[in-house]
Amino acid sequence: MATFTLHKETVQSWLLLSRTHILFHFICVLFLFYYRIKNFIVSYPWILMTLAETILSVMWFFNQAYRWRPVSRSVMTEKLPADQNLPGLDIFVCTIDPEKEPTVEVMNTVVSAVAMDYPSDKLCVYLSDDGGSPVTLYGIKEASQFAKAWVPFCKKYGVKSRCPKVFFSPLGEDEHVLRSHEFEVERDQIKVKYEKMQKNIEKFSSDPKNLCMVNDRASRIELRVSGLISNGPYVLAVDCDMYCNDPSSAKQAMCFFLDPETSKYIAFVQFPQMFHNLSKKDIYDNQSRTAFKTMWQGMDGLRGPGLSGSGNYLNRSALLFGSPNQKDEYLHDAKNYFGGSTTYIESLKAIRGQQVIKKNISKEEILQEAQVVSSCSYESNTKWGTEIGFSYGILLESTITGYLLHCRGWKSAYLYPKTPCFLGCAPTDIKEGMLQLVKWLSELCLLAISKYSPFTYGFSRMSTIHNFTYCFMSISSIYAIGFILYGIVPQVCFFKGIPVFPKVTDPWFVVFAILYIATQIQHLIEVISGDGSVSMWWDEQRIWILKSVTSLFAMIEAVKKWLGLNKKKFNLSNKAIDTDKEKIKKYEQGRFDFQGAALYMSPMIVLLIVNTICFFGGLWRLFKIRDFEDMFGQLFLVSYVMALSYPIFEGILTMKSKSG
Ligand SMILES: O=c1ccn([C@@H]2O[C@H](COP(=O)(O)OP(=O)(O)O[C@H]3O[C@H](CO)[C@@H](O)[C@H](O)[C@H]3O)[C@@H](O)[C@H]2O)c(=O)[nH]1
Repeated sequence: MATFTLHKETVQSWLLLSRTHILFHFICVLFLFYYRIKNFIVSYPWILMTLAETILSVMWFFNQAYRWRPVSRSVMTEKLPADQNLPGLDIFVCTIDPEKEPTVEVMNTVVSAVAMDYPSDKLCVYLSDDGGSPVTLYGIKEASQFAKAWVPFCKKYGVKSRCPKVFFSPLGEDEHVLRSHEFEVERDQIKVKYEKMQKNIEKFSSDPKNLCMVNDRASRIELRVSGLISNGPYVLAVDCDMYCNDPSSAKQAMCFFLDPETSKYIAFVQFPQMFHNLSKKDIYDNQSRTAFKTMWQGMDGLRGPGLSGSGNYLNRSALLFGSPNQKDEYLHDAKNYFGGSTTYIESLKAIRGQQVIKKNISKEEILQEAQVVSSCSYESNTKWGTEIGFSYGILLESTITGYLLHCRGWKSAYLYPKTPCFLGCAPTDIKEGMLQLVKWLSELCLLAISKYSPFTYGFSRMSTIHNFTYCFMSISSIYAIGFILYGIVPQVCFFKGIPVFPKVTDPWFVVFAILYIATQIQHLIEVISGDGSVSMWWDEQRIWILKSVTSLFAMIEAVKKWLGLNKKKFNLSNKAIDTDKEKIKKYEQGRFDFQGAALYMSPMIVLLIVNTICFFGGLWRLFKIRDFEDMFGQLFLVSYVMALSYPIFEGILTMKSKSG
């Protein structure tokens, strides 16, 4: 354990065991390839199996980088400087489409941010509305009125659930027990105000013309306007559905930014993305345990987690000024880098701690300047989007920005506190989940083949093991090929009586068995040690295979985008999820819902049909020929796929019966 002034780092306790496992597994992989090469026969099954195993082994290799040095962190907020000495903080809530992102929910996020436990004179909240729809403007006016009563109420009574919707829902029940009469009176008054805000916004939203978006709109990330207004040295970005659940998150993040030993290198502090609407079974693995526990904690022990796009506190300097050791001479050429606004360039000096002569600028002048700075054309012939601000390299702006910050020598930190700091809404059917998956993975494929590829650009700029984590992310859709081959070739061969694994009595069989068992044990330990259960382990395997197979579409999408056949377009995730009651009921019961996802499900459906035919056909053949020893490995594999996929079968059948 390493103790810093304001935070502590704890390295995973079973690190030695984990590294031994990696070594042992690696040796087994070498044996496997030795076996494949030594017994090489020119036949399609053998070649395809070797190809699948090569893909899975390469992915396994990069994946181990996350297991090399996982850490967890805790903070000592009590040691932070007094409130009046805390730095400024700007919070950005981004929204675009009021139909997919209901305005009442967005305003709940905004209000929860305004009510953050942070000195109010140091806190500024911005709502970025790319859609430019009237209802968002109306909503923010209503929300700012409501916040005037809500924030003092929260601070006076030490309310923890500062998102009003949560506070007034059964989730906020604990807040209401053992409270004074005065509290109850004030709470009831506030409740009336909240309901009024809600009703007003809903009434305004009922007119379709108020939901219209302006198509010709400014580009997505314009953080820079805040430089003219509040110019906080730290910035929090949250998706519009991700309300602040724990008001202390800003102070927790400051424990890294203000720590004398780490402050100079920390570009961002990432919190996990967590969701308030997960069902008990979480059949779609929306909590993304692998990403937010195994992967991000693994990266954190190297040089820091990736940037997830929401729930991350950023050091504004890192976004604006190259590397941690960047000298200020750079500012002499500021117009080339940052554009022509002199007022904006002055604001940069303040961020660098330089003396700035305060000019008396009126509010109107600042707003006029802000309009210039926020326009798209302001960026022409500057370094915005390449060397400055969020990167426009791929549409997954968060991942590439975090990656480039790491390439420039910055570090990041990951905090996974017991109380979730931010809570958003997760998709409740497979269609939305698949759309997100294809959006993310196709963009990551493009990163792999871009000039910023971790395989070229990253290698010379980052520590090797840290870079492996990005290599893994950028090519993870290739799992699709590995799984499709492994999910079809041995099964068809089982049906036809062609062995692709050693006999069960052959000593070489042990290599395959060990590789399978060791992988399962590693996964099981990770799930259980992260407070999971055996059933979670089993469910994760199912959804992992399903998502991996579906990522075939991400590869196709990436190729289309690369060839210019598909327009570059950001598919917005739908957050208006609680309208379809039947869908939610199904999700809560842990039943798969594939409605509307027939296309994405097609590779999995083909795979399952092949498995079913081969399972029954192969069994029939096995009982006739009795080559059990030869076929044991394949029998096991096909049975495993059948057992794992049972709930998917059910989901597919109900999808068919409904559409039929
Ligand atoms: O043109 C746009 C598109 C989206 N958004 C907002 O960006 C956020 C994220 O969009 P969403 O569709 O919810 O993206 P997801 O794919 O679900 O989210 C993940 O991936 C995104 C792409 O990297 C990150 O921006 C997000 O923070 C991250 O949660 C939402 O608040 C949107 O309103 C805009 O402001 N303008």
